Amino acid sequence: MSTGTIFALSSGGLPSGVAVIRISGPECSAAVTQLCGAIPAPRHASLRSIRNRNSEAIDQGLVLFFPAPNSFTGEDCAELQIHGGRATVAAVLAELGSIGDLRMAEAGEFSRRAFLNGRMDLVEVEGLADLIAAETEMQRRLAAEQTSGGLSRLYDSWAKRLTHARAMIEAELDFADEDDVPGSVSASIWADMHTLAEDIFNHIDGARAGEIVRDGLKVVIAGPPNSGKSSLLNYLAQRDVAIVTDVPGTTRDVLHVDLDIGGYVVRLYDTAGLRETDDVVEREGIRRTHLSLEQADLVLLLSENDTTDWIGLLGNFTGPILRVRTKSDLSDETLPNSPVNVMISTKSGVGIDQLIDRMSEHLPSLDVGGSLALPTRERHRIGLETCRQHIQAALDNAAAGLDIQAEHLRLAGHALGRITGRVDVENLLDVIFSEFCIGK
Ligand SMILES: Nc1nc2c(ncn2[C@@H]2O[C@H](COP(=O)(O)OP(=O)(O)OP(=O)(O)O)[C@@H](O)[C@H]2O)c(=O)[nH]1
Ligand SMILES: [K+]
Ligand SMILES: [Mg+2]
Repeated sequence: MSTGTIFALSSGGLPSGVAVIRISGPECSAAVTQLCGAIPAPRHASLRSIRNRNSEAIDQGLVLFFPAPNSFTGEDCAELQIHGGRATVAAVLAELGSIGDLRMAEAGEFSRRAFLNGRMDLVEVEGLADLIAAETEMQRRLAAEQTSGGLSRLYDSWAKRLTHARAMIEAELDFADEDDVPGSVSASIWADMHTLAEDIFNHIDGARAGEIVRDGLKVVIAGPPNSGKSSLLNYLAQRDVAIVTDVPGTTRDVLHVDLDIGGYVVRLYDTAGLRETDDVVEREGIRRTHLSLEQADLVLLLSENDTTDWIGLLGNFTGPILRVRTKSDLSDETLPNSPVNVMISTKSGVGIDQLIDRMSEHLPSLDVGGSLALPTRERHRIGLETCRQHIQAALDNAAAGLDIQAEHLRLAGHALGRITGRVDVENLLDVIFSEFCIGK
């Protein structure tokens, strides 16, 4: 349980121009009074000397106080914006630690309190973790939509429809004996539940896009030895990540770089060349190639000549494949009966832009200004699927009676509530908040 008054450095690595120390909890105002003389007016920045218990000034900085419940955590909160020197920050943190029962916050503890005090729901908390981790524009947009409540509003509106439907069914059950209850109430409710099941189905469809934006499109470069796989990785990464030699079987470990293509993360993997071999190390490399293929969203199958010969080497991979003819500077003749999507040369750079365009076709197309309320986690997808199945079961089980149907709708609402954290999520909390850094 998260109790007591906590503090942490909430800004990034030191030294920095300014460092922000955050304090939250019942002893917050006492601590600020001791360090800064008096509590500043709520939500107004005041320049103060920050003093130790012997009244010696440690630093000067801006102090802000946010009284409960209108703060990030819902508790009394304060921010000290001080100089970002290591010694300065260490001295202020040490001073805070010596006051009353104050202690350093654990990772994610401020956000956890925000959740427990009803300031954010779980989906918004997850969005916040993603926003802090976001490295590309699309990741930022997706996370911003989620943490500002876009996804939660959608799920809450669905939960309301379910509750309404149940209320109407209860009413019908209660007054079943009376003649004046029109049976059509039910009909319109079931029509709405049918639409809702469809809405959720379509929304789940977007989960793939949400996960790709958040986690990146996984693209594996595969092909026979010496086809130029590592050269392509280096070319796209614009640095010497992988060893390139003219010895077939150079790469053994799977190497990986993240690219930013049009605001999306593309995780590119270079793998060991695929061939029959007795070399123990190379065989292990090839085994790892097959493991990466299992995770791949897209495979670039590279070959200096006819890629058709190599397609069998991809094993059970059933996803999309781009066939790439390499070293076009040496020979750019098209081979008869050998389908090729792109011809490239990492020596001359020819074809690389086209290759990137072809890869981009596998990224989700999210229109600018369009809704980015997409499920981003496995957890969301499972909850949504459970919800949809219960609605479907309610629709399919008219013969079982209204009681049973209402129960399915209750379970559907419960599944939605678990996503936003409105119900029964105690066991999820540690997992979710451990994603955070200290100070958030
Ligand atoms: N002329 C030319 N040579 C290339 C090109 N790309 C790669 N090479 C050469 O081909 C050889 C093999 O390149 P690598 O990138 O190591 O090939 P690989 O597919 O990673 O090989 P393995 O890791 O052994 O499977 C090296 O000598 C490269 O310099 C290209 O576009 N043009
Ligand atoms: K090589
Ligand atoms: Mg290689």
